[in-house]
Amino acid sequence: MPGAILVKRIDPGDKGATLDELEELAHSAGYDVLEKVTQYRTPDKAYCVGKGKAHEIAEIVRERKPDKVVFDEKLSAVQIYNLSSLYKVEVIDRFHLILEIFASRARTREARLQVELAKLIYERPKARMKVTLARRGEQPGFKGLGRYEADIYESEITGRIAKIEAELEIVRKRQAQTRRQRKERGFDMVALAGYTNAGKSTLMNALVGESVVAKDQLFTTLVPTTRLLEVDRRKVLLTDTVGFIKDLPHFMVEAFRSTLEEIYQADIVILVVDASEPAKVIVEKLVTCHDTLWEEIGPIPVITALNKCDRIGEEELEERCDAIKHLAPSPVYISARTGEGLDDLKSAISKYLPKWISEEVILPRSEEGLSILSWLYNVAIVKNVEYGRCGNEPCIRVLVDARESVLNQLYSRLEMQLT
Ligand SMILES: Nc1nc2c(ncn2[C@@H]2O[C@H](COP(=O)(O)OP(=O)(O)OP(=O)(O)O)[C@@H](O)[C@H]2O)c(=O)[nH]1
Ligand SMILES: [Mg+2]
Repeated sequence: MPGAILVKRIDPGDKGATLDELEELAHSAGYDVLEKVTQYRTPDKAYCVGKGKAHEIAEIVRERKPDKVVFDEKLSAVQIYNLSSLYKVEVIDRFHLILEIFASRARTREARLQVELAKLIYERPKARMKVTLARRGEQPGFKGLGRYEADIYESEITGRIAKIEAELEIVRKRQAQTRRQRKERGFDMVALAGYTNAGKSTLMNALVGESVVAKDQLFTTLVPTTRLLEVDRRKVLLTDTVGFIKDLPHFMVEAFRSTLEEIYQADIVILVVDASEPAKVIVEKLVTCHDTLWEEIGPIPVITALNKCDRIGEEELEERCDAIKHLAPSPVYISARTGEGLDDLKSAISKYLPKWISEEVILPRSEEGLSILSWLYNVAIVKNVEYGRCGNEPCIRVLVDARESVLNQLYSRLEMQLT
């Protein structure tokens, strides 16, 4: 297993800050964490941490021989150059680490394109400086760039970005069309959203009895999976999505746009929260989720599901609820692992599902009329059917609950019948 040394600069006012999340990210990326270093003092621009600290870390690097040194902060090309010159090993930042995880998990073409796009957008502002610096001497992290002209390298990146964006746009359009067709067919859409590792995929499995991959690591899910769930006789499509993480730069959110679109276009969002963590962490993560969601989802109802309740006692749960009450006033308590609270969650979903319209329609008692009726059984809730006569004609009276779009389709099918 490759080894890593982790470094975090902590604001003097933020004594409670830890390296926990960076450590979790490093483990999820497959690194053995050899040493963790923090610094509270004012940084030196050239090294991100103070110059003295940078040299102190060099000592540790010589001793522990890691494969990489990972900084929690965003590093500039110059800082990466200076630090990797000093340590003689590759130096990366938190975002690069997240990209490594994404790259190792990306299985589908869409996921690979999203990851490559995020990488290129991350790399582009550094491109010129990296080429210039690489020409001064080869070193870890800059290998091979010395042969480039800065202009050419930058424009190659820009060209590739444009190509990937065009391909992802096609994917997005196809997904939008699928969503439209699903709505027309009477499905409501519910998306599972939340911080990475909160238990979204486990909840998906518990609700639909399927097995999407769920693991104790960050970013297990990279592309959305959709499954059918019945709630109060209504067909709901439940979608599992990519997890959020603190300080995810805007470019990464953009690169994963087609994945996030499943959340932005849903009828209901279930925001899954890991309730077993300390209250302070829960609040921080919930704020991150809200920041990622709020601007985009507008009036879509959000159900906050406090998951992993099996891991904590009642008192702890109360403390957590109190801490988040300004962010999530009436959460649902669940355990995706034991199944506790899932019926409450389904009731909450049912309460927020878009209202359907009740209509009595009259169908001709013909082959086409029967075919419309069987279609209605698929896309709506048929509450009553009576076979009788309307005037002289045999007919079928149907009492049905359906979305407006389904009723519109029904009327146009009936109109076609009449003409
Ligand atoms: N004790 C307990 N563990 C749970 C529960 N729900 C999920 N877990 C565990 O939490 C870990 C993460 O679960 P996932 O379902 O993969 O989480 P996720 O939100 O889909 O994570 P990403 O796809 O990485 O964003 C796994 O080890 C699950 O077994 C729960 O209700 N109770
Ligand atoms: Mg998942």
